[in-house]
Amino acid sequence: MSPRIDSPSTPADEELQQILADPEIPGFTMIAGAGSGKTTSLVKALHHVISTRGRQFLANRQQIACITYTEIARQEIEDDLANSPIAHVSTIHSFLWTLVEPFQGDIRRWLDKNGRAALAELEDRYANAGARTQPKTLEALKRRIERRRDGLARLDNVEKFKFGVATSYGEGIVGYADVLKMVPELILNKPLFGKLIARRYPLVFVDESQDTFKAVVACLRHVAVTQKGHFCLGFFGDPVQKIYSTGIGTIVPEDGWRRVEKPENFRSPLRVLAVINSIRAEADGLEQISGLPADLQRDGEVTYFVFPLAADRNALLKKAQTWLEQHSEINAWQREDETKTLVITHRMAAGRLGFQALYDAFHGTRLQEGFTEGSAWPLTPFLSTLLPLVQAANSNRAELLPRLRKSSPLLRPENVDETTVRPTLATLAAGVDELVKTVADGGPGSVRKALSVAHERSLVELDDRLLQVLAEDPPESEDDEEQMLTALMRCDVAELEGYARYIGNDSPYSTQQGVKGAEYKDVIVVLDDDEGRHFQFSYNKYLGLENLSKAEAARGADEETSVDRTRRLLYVCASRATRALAIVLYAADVDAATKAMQDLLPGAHQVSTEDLASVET
Ligand SMILES: Nc1ncnc2c1ncn2[C@@H]1O[C@H](COP(=O)(O)OP(=O)(O)OP(=O)(O)O)[C@@H](O)[C@H]1O
Repeated sequence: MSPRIDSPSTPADEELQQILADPEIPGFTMIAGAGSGKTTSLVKALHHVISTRGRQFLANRQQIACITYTEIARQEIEDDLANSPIAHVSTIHSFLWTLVEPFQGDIRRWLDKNGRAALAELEDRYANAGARTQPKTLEALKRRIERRRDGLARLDNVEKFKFGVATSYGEGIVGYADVLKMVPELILNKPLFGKLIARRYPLVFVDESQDTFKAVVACLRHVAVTQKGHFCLGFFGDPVQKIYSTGIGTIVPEDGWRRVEKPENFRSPLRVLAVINSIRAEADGLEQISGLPADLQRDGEVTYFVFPLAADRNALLKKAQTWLEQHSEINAWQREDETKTLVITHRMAAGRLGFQALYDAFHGTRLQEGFTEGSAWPLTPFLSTLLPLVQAANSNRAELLPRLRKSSPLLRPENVDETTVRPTLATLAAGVDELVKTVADGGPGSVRKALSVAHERSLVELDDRLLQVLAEDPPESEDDEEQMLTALMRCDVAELEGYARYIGNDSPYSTQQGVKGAEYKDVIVVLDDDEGRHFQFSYNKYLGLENLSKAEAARGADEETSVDRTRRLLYVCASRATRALAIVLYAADVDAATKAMQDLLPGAHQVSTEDLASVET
């Protein structure tokens, strides 16, 4: 069994079992602080239903749906439940797609209507472009109009629509953004959808509910209200851990819903708990108590550093890490794989892991999201084939052949026979050696060189769009995808290695936004607005070291500001540590910042820049 399922039941778990056994209760919320065991309760409740009513679900061809925020969280819950066929665990987009996929006619009609509206808007912009509009902008607009027209014309030929990252009408791919718009609209407007959802998934649990899209929450609530007696909807979340602006935050229960409370914290050692309670005080004042029995409670360690802005940030961060390693009284900070450094932006991680130019190439383009998720198509050949080939060539040549079998067109069964296989393998081996050399040499433009070698030596089959940029530099363009491809080709291939480690979660860095739900033994949170350049968050404003902008100062008490968002971000980060927490702040006025940190972090130990003078890194 999994540690989550085995963890002791709390009164909340028992209450949840009663709720799930009562068909008259259409919904519930379990809203509680960090580390209170919400996900644990969710998994225990799923396990309970599977063990007590699993057969009935199977016989009725029903499942319990559980919606998670990330793919990692999805996988963990699946593992906890030993991949039970009764639980349908998925991320939100993929769940929405499962609901709509059987309704191919509805998908086609929705795409057609939506596509025509988008086309009309583009045509309108083109027709009304002023005399000062740059010719390049007009060109790009024209290309977009042509692509839209072409996609709409090909819509009728699509046999079956599929789900993908970005919508491509002609290829029948419905992207994330469209799924998110289409499915809630269909659920709200077509009563049959609600009925079918309740019939197929009589229980739906949503984890990290605070960051769930408002439209999704609205359509699920609609099902709960209209299908009363046949459906139960449960939200597990914490409004003070809301990170994304698209998230709903607080979920107000409908009439007849139950609120399940969880006052304990099972994750944070006592000193960390005091700090997270203090950070939370100004949000909603909720104070947690440790849920662990006295003999399992630990004090933990909280340390903070305030560094001057003008100093060498990386050098000081390194010194702080060394200081922690040398001075911990509880033997924390000794191992890289137990330490996580949380930075505010991918840009910061890119700077520290050496993929700044790659980051810049994708930043601000429509592939930015795919870049941060590791799914951007131009990088796929590197991540899935070329870098693993280089790694195999360098450390385990036995892996080369199985890899080449998957990627090289020369090794497809129809292209290989007994007489050609030897020379083909020799050609491929020489190609791999050339690729290894190109990657080892690196340098500006080596991304293009590595791709050319891979293509010419038939190590991999490349997408037409990449072949086109290899053949000729795209003309100067305002199209962000074309600009990105040009910039990408100029990058050093070494950048891709740092990037691959980062997105593979194989580096000591993560972004502060990306660690929801996770926990690590030792956590360093870096507070550095200057390097972050993130307009949504500001640690200086949060700590009172900088004034709010005029617009923010004028907001009403119930409207959120960067101070609220930053408080929540810091709360999420600080509450990830299970043993030791360190906070590193870079500030213009070190004295004022130190005072603010003292007030915010009760019982924490301050280490000054002078204390670090003797530390050698
Ligand atoms: N009933 C329990 N008894 C002992 N430990 C528990 C219990 N419930 C949860 N835990 C432990 O507490 C930690 C936090 O649990 P979990 O991740 O479920 O909390 P959460 O409320 O979902 O967290 P967060 O909102 O901060 O991401 C985990 O290490 C988990 O194993």
